[in-house]
Amino acid sequence: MAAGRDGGYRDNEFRDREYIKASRRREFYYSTEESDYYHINKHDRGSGRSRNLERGKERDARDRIRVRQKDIKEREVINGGYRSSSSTSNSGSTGSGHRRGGVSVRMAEREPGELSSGSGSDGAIASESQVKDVEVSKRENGASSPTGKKRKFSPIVWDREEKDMSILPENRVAPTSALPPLPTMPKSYRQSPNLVPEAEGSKQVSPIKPNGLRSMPSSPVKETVALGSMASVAFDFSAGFSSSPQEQHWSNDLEPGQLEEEDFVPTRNISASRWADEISSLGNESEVSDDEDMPKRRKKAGSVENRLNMKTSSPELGELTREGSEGSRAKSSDSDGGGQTRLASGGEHPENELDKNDFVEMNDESENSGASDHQLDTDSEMENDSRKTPEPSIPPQRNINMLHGCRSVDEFERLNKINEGTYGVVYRARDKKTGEVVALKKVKMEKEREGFPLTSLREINILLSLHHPSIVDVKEVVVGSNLDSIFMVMEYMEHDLKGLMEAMKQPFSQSEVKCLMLQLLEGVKYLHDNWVLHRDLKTSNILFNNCGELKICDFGLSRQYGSPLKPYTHLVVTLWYRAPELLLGAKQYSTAIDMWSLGCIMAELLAKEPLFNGKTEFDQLDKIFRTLGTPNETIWPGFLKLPGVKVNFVKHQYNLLRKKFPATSFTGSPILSESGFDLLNKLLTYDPEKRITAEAALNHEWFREVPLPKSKDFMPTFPAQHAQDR
Ligand SMILES: Nc1ncnc2c1ncn2[C@@H]1O[C@H](COP(=O)(O)OP(=O)(O)OP(=O)(O)O)[C@@H](O)[C@H]1O
Repeated sequence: MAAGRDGGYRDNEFRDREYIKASRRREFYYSTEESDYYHINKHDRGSGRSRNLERGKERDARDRIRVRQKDIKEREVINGGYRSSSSTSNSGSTGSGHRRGGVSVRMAEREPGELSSGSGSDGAIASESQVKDVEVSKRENGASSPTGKKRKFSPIVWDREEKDMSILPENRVAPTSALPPLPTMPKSYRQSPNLVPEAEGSKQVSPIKPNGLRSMPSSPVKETVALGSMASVAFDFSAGFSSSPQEQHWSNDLEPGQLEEEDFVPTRNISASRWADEISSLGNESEVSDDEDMPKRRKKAGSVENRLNMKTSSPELGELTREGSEGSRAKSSDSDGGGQTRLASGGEHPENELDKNDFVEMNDESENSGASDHQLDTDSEMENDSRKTPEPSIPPQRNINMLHGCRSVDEFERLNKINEGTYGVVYRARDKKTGEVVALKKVKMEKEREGFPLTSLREINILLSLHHPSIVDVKEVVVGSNLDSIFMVMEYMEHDLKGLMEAMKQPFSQSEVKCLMLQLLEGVKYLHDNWVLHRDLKTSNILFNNCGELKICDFGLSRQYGSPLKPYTHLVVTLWYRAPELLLGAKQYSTAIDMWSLGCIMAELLAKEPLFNGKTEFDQLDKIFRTLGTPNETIWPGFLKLPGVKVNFVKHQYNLLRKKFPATSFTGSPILSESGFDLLNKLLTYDPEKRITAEAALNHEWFREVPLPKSKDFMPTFPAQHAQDR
């Protein structure tokens, strides 16, 4: 992914790019010290499974879901819809949120491509800023920011003890009081039946995400049922593939009350997709096996093939079918014309995938590649233990229901290997049908004896649920020639920030960093608003394309939170970006861990080098303390109780961060204004309770002072690392 500013980029290197052909392209150049120049384009881019709950409990749960659904509807009315953050982001990209009112902008302080200068005339600047002023003041007043009405505090991930307590009947707490407000439902879930044909019509047009808008019927009863079903999909996705009883925690450990809390997943198209239906049924198959049948289930879980071959016996799906709701419709439409857009010829017949093609080679290649387990990929010891359990190998079966709904990877032409991470190999490929260039992430299956990797299931599940301009889009899931191979089809991005910075000679300018940070914060705010912790934010997981767009990827460690799940490992987040509470072994953590990572990323973008590059956890803490001062009970109440504090750290008295990021510099240190430093300090606040939230960070003064954030359209472009890419 590496690319460089120093590569002597020439305009014609990019001429053949499709987006450069866009009719409304604008270009301008500016020189760097090294006489390199950046090519800056203006692009126009449209751009139950619950464990066999007794019937009484089930009814109980549904009643609660109904109550909550009502609650959600009320909130929707108040908040005006789910997609607000996207729209905020979109507008942010063109400058919303960057108030100029009261700021006297001197031309000398502007950087090329600053949002303010994008219009090209002062008059235009003035009018643009007026619009922005209105938008910003609306946002600040909470008028136009539905998400602004959401929780103010990050709920913490509950600890083991709390979880145990929570499942005792006497400790069961009404979720509405125990938890912060839930996110609003996507509008797509609120469509009335008469909208369905339209949505299905649109499905025909778009082969991708064909079912994305067809999920929810509108009558309260159906909606409730569907919600329950949708929720179960989200759970079952993991549980259905879990390799051990312990791993099926979302299923087997759930009480109805918990179900009510956890099931609220703003799933976009999983619920309606065939893939999802079958996954859902997998979960319910597990449910049918239930506790007394653990050995059998473990055996079933022994291979992906067996898991994928389970029959549909989902109570939820059954309900959907009886009621004639979307679940059944989704299925039937897949089997008739509607599904054809997604099911390419031959793609639905796994047998056909045995044909020799590029991807056979690809599979072999990637399957031989080892994974460096630099991170714990599960959340509890239980999961780890279960992975050690030897599983009987079961011969593959070719008749796999679930995969009928997925296209074959044969329908993509392999272009080149982009990168290889811990959990997957990423390829650049072209959709033979549409010609679209995509990224294919092949799920590593080295733990296949225990079944489909949980991390990948989480990633697919979460990514399919999310939709935001700053989150990488997973278009669909396709299967390889070997039925163990599963690929995520993602939008292709030319770079990741790590590779990009390694190749750049100069760090990003302040206005470029502001542009990147705004997009990043929008994405993280969206995640947190939707109860997702990323847990592995780092520069290599932040993608960047030549349209100036930034997107967060790699959700393998991400988690939905806010409910009493099981104890979460503190061994998440790559060391350099890991929050001090995690390094010190905190058992409870929250969205603040992602915010710390963002602080490290902001500093790295400014300095073009990692802020704290520790080699071990101790070294990492030492580096943090040396720079920010050693924390104490006064600045971080509860600090002394953290397990890791038993270690004697040298007491550093002072915060030396400002020395690394001075207001003015003659030594080449990255400069940072007073307010920029304030934001950085707030992101790198020790006490997670006091650490700034994504929402507050988005409204920080730094983004409104000069130099203003550069518009995406004026962000520099970089040649891709791979020759084939050009
Ligand atoms: N959609 C995409 N477009 C282009 N490149 C991508 C895309 N997704 C991922 N990559 C590249 O592949 C690399 C690995 O991807 P990813 O982080 O998702 O895999 P992983 O196995 O989960 O990695 P990790 O070891 O960081 O956990 C990324 O750092 C990035 O360079």
